[in-house]
Amino acid sequence: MTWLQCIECDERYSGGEPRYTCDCGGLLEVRYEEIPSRSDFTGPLGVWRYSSILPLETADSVTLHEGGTPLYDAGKLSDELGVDIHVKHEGMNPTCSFKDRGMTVGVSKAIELGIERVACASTGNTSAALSAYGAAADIPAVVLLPQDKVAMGKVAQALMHGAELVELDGNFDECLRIVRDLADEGFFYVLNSINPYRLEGQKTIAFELLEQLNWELPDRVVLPIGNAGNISAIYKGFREFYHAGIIEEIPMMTGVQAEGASPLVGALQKSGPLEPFESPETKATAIRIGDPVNAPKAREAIGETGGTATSVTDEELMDAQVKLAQYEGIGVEPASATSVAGVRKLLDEGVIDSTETIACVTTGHVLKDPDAALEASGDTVKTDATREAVRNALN
Ligand SMILES: Cc1ncc(COP(=O)(O)O)c(C=O)c1O
Ligand SMILES: N[C@@H](CCOP(=O)(O)O)C(=O)O
Repeated sequence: MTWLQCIECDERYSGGEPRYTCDCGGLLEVRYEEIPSRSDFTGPLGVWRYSSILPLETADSVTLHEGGTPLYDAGKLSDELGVDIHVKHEGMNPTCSFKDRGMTVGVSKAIELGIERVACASTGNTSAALSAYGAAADIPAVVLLPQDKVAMGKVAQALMHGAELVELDGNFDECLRIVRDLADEGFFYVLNSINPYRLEGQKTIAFELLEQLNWELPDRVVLPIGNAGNISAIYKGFREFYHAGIIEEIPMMTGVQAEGASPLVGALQKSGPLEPFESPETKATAIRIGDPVNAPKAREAIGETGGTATSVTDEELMDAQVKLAQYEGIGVEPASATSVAGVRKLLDEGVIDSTETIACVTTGHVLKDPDAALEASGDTVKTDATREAVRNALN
C-alpha cells in the first residue's frame, strides 16, 4: 500500500486523485507500507526490477525498457582529476535522458488514475520523454516550451512522438507556472517533477548504481541540478534502502548548477531562503531554470547526507563535456557535464577528498543538442577532393 505524505507537515493523502502538493503548500512524496528487501528485486536491470517499491497498484506499466543504463569506470578522467570517478550514463535511456525513468512510472500512474490528457513544461528532455510515453500509452500530451531556448533534438523528438507543442514568450519557470495553473483548472495532469509519482521512477538510479557497484556505496553522487527533482529522487532511493537495512550509509549528495542559473547554490551558501533567478542564462539549456520547484527536497538531500552544491561556468562545463567525449567516449549534453566540471571544482577547493569514490550521473545524450556539441568541439577541415589536399590538410 502507498500514500502521499507532505514533507513539511506530514499530512497524508490517499493518492487516489491528482494532487501535487499538500494543502499547506508543502511538497509531497510517496510512502510505502512494505519495507523492501534485496530478494524482492527480480528481472533485468531497469526501472521495473524494483516494482515492489514503485507506486503502481492496479495498472500495467507503460514501458519502453527504461533504465539498465551503463556504469563506466572513467579511467582517464580519474587519472587527470586524481580521484576515482564512475559515470552512470542516463543518456542511454530510450529517449536519451533520465526523464524516461520518471515517465514510465508517471504515465503508468496517470493511466491508473484514469487521466485523459497529460502535460508538462519543459527545457526539452521532459517533453521528449512525456511525448514518447504518451504515445506508447495512447494518451494525448501537451508541452509548453520557452520559445527558442530548447535544443533542436528535443523539440524534434516531442513533435515526432505527436505531442501538442506550444512555445511561450517566457522562460521555463513561467511555463511551469502556467502548466500548474491550467492543471488546477482541470485541463490536464502534470508530469513535471512536482508530481511525486514521477520522481519514484527516478529513484531507481540509486538502486541500479548500487547493484552495478556490487552493493559497495560510492562516497559521493554528483549530478546536475535544474528543477531539483533528480537529486531528491536519488536521495529518496538511498534513504529507502537505508531504512530497510540494505545499506548502512548514504552517499554525500552533491548538486551542480550552471553559474547563470544557480539559485539553490546561493541559498545554501547563505543558509537562507531561495531567491529565484528572474532571467536564468546558460548554454546548458536543460538546466536554464531560475526557481527550482523541488528545492526543499534537494536541500534535505544535501543537508542530511553532508553533501554540497556548487556552480560552474559555461566554459567549465563545455570543457568537461569535451573531456567526457574524448577521454572516455561518453557523449553527453552540456547540462550533464556539469557533474564532472563540479567534481573538478570541488577537488580544487578541497571540498572533495582525493580518496573518495565518486559516481557522476550524466543525465542526457550528446545528440540532444548538436549545436552545443559543435560549439564545444570545433569545426571540420574543408579541402579540395584530391588525395594531396587531404594529405596536406591532415595533421
Ligand atoms: C539533461 C538534464 N540534466 C539535468 C537536469 C536537471 O534535473 P533536475 O531538474 O531533476 O534537477 C535536466 C532537467 O532539468 C536535464 O534535462
Ligand atoms: N530539464 C527539465 C526541466 C523540467 O524538469 P522536470 O524534472 O520538473 O520535468 C526538462 O527536461 O524539461
